[in-house]
Amino acid sequence: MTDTLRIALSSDHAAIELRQAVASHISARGFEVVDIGPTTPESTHYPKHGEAAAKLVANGDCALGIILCGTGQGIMMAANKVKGIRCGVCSDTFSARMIRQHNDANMLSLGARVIGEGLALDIVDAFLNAEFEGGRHGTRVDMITAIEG
Ligand SMILES: O=C[C@H](O)[C@H](O)[C@H](O)COP(=O)(O)O
Repeated sequence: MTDTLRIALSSDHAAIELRQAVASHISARGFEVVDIGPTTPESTHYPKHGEAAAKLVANGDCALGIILCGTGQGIMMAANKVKGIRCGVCSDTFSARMIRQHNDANMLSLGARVIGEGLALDIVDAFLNAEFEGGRHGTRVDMITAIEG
């Protein structure tokens, strides 16, 4: 994967600091960051932020997306409701690599109340450095897409 791709970022209030750390990290790596906030710490609702980032990926504005909330779970659930999105929550680097290699995930979700910044940035790197392997995995991803109707 080249370092010129656009990456969509969003979070809820629980993950603003970690989202900003991710933004700085991937920007320093040369990715173009499309950070759609929020920027203020007031309590907010993760579904709308997950949906907004997912739509940027689904419509092709961004190649990949990284979303965050307290656990990473709720915002992942919302993103996966958008047609064409395959998003997984990762708290380890192996899973982050595998959701790209085997599942062709186009979004990564992180839990800011689950993992620390150092691990989160390693997970982001594992996700961004991996490439889809295709083959039998393509057959299975096509089966996921077919469920969408
Ligand atoms: O999956 C949901 C996320 O973890 C949210 O970040 C969490 O539910 C927010 O909780 P609270 O409103 O108590 O900060």
